[in-house]
Amino acid sequence: MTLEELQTFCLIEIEKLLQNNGKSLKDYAGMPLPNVDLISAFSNSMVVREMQYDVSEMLAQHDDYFAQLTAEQESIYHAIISRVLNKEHGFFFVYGFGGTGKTFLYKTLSTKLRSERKIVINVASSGIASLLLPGGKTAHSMFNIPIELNEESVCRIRVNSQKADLIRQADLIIWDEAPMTNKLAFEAVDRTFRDLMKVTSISNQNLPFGGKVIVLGGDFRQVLPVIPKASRAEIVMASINSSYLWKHCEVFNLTRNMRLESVAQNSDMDELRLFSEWILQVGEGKCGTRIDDRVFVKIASELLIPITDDPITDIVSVIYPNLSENLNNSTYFQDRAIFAATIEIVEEINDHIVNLLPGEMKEYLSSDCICGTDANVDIDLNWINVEFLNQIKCSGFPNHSLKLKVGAPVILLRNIDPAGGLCNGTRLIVHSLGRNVITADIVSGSNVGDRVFISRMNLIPSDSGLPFKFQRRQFPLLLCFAMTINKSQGQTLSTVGLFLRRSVFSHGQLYVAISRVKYKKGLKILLCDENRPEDDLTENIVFTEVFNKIFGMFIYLL
Ligand SMILES: Nc1ncnc2c1ncn2[C@@H]1O[C@H](COP(=O)(O)OP(=O)(O)OP(=O)(O)O)[C@@H](O)[C@H]1O
Repeated sequence: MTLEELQTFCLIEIEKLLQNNGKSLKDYAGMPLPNVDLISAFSNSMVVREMQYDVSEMLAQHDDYFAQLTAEQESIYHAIISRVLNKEHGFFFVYGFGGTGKTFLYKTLSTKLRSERKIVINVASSGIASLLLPGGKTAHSMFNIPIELNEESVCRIRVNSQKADLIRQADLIIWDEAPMTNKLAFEAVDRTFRDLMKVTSISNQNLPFGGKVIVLGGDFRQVLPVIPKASRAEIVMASINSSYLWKHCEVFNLTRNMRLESVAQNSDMDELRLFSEWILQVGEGKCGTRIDDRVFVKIASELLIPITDDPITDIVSVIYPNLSENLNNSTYFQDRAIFAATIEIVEEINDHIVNLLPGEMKEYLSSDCICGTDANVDIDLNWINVEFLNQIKCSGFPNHSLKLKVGAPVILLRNIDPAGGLCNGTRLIVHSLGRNVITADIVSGSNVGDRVFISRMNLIPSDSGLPFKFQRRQFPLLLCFAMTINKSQGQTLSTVGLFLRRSVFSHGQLYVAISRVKYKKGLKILLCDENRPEDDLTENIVFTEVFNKIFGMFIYLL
């Protein structure tokens, strides 16, 4: 910010305070007035926030990142930057498996444009992924995307609002983890942007995303949009590459595993390469044995945990060794977790482990009720009593009874304060259990080490599968010694135990579970699904048709 801009910004703030008290700067002789030419830009606090980056710091960071770009990253960088600088529209998709440097590319693009005082909006489909982006937010909160979507949905952004103005002024929009978002969300954003951008030029209403330069990124091997009870075809059809927008998209491919290259000097390069290749083959459904229309993958013996009569104890002792000695060691829980396919199994493991912890267990019971607006639904609400509501369990939603102990790891289920590192998916360690407030320490994401206070919230599940809406007042927390595979997407851990008493049931789940670790030795798998044809086989589900509309579309710039 220049000195003149800073002065105008301060004067506007003083003027607002004075006006609240029936006065104005004009009432005080000798007081300077804000520069009228800058007033419109500075009256929008959202725009001001996006322009507050330190230009010289951005430039220094950019030069450092740019010097490291690989040839493929650099060519994509130039393709995107030239659209922005030439004020042309562009709709891009950066495709690449985990570790190929997508985030690194986003950071290079963001610092370049911010160093020139241009506006970059960084969003991600999940709270966890948004923490990795500079100034990142979730796409749903940034664009006010409705929870319930259909083919005509639009975002709740008024044409003359501050947010609309910010979007109009944005030079680049980056949206990470795009494949996990339903195409209807992108289409709602597209319709909204066309509407907002036609104010600038009527022809913008005919361009995808109203003519903005928008970069989506992600990996179609990962979990696709979650739609309860949807068929394979419905899930594939809900992906962004089944949208009417996709034909306008320019698709770039990143292929070098930079995460692997950055750790390889200190490790066994060949083992890492083979492990990484196996993960990719699992992700693309290119390995395994087909038995009765199902594909089974062989798990190497060194990854397998031998089973006994008590598989939960077996996996807990491997993933959480010396549990009681490590209770006060915050790094112990920070980097390890057990994954399972369903919430029922996850709950069983969590209950088992929390009972092993010393200390007093505290139980928090929720207060549940039917949402007022649903009191007129076409069902007899008399049979839905409180006991019935208390028994409802939904994915990503706290249970009626939440049993916790000090020292237990928990996962946050709502985006409370993304800027402060409190997102849906943030992991915390319970520090104290008050009556109305739980104190906890952040152990994942951007604000590791911060102590935070969590209070009860009114929570409404968006996909309970019930014909009415209900509200639960409860702490937005779940124990997370174990978590569902879907919830693990976006996390990187050093020790992962995959507990497959029930095999995976949807696209990308096995790939997501095995790709959360950086090294092979961090992954252990326990197979005890009674339906597996052989002891070391587990089912892998890959909707290969989702790749059809991507592999043929790569633009090679080199
Ligand atoms: N050109 C590069 N030079 C040096 N290091 C790089 C480069 N590109 C990426 N990296 C490093 O490689 C690692 C992985 O990169 P990054 O996190 O950007 O990958 P990603 O594709 O976003 O992965 P994920 O999808 O798992 O989030 C990071 O540590 C990053 O700093």
